[in-house]
Amino acid sequence: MRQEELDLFIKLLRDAANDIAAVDISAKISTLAAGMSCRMVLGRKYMDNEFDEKGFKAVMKEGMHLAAAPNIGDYIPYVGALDLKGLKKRMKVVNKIFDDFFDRVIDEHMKSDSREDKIKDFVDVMLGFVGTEESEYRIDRPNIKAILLDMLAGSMDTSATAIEWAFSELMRHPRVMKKLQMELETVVGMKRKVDESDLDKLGYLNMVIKESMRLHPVAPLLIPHQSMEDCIVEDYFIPKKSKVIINAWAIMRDPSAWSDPEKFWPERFEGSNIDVRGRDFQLIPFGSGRRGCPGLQLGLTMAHLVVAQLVHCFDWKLTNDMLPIDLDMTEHFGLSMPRAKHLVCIPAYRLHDEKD
Ligand code: HEM
Repeated sequence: MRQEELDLFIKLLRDAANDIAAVDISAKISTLAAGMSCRMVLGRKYMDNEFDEKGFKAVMKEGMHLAAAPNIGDYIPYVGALDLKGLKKRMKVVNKIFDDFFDRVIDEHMKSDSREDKIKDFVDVMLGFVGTEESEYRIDRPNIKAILLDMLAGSMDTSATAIEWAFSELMRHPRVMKKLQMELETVVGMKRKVDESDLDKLGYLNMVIKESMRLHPVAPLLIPHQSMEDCIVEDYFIPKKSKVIINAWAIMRDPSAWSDPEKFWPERFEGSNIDVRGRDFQLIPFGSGRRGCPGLQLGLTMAHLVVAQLVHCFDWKLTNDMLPIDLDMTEHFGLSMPRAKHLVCIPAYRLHDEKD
């Protein structure tokens, strides 16, 4: 189903290429990631009007914004009940929209075809555990709704932001773009598109994605953690139950860990074992340890595949004859860190395949 969504996306870009039209690639990547996530998690895509009048992305954005907003009640608990900044009230509205929507999704799945040979989606699998002794934990409707929210919030924005930044860096660095196109030409050829089984052979692509995630972590401060025990880090005493915020953005640009840290230079990973999986603490775009990202493999696959297809299928130009060096790379800082301004560029199809 990921491939189906990607085929639609490439088809849309190919139409734009035929018309030599500029594409808001940030918006298109965001729609692609939302479509892939919805199909993987909920079994099908939902139209905005099936969700809420404000639309899916707007409500998700409001939820993420509220989750990241500093709340005085978190630090001075006895003023929490006063909800001085009105955050709780707004969060309740978002919560109700998601809660009603997930109820409808679950009802729809319960009513749907229950034949044994039906291909089960994620919701079907979780519903299969309700009322059984099969799983270690009891799973009920509220648990399913919480997991669905986690999966959607965790996957939609993150993958889109990672893809958007990697592609932006490639637009800004034509040398790297060309080198990646050469790798794709050598490994895949020009007669078919890249597929997931090619990804292991694309070493330079892997370096490009790592380097982009180093400079542009999707969650620059990760998600707040809590210390389980008293501990000492360097000379600082961190008491048990402290809220710990990790500045992954600063760690991944730390000059004592990286040479020329501000430079986008994928070749720094040549012959190096440093990886994004949480073992190398200087490179932690997915966090590390027990609360590290459980969707790492899926997120990496989506990012590699989409970036590979964008670069392999098309040559790209910036609009208004803008030079790559002039491309605005300002970040919008929050719980996640997308581009401040949408990336707009013009595709030209370059594969020699006959069909879409
Ligand atoms: C390129 C894509 C992705 C990036 C860069 C990313 C990054 C992260 C980061 C930095 C965290 C916080 C880790 C920490 O605080 O130590 C996190 C948590 C999480 N991610 Fe991802 N993620 C991505 C894709 C996904 C996907 C595809 C899913 C689900 C299918 C997902 C689900 C989650 C969940 C549920 C958590 C919370 C884990 C917990 O609280 O224990 N993520 N992710």
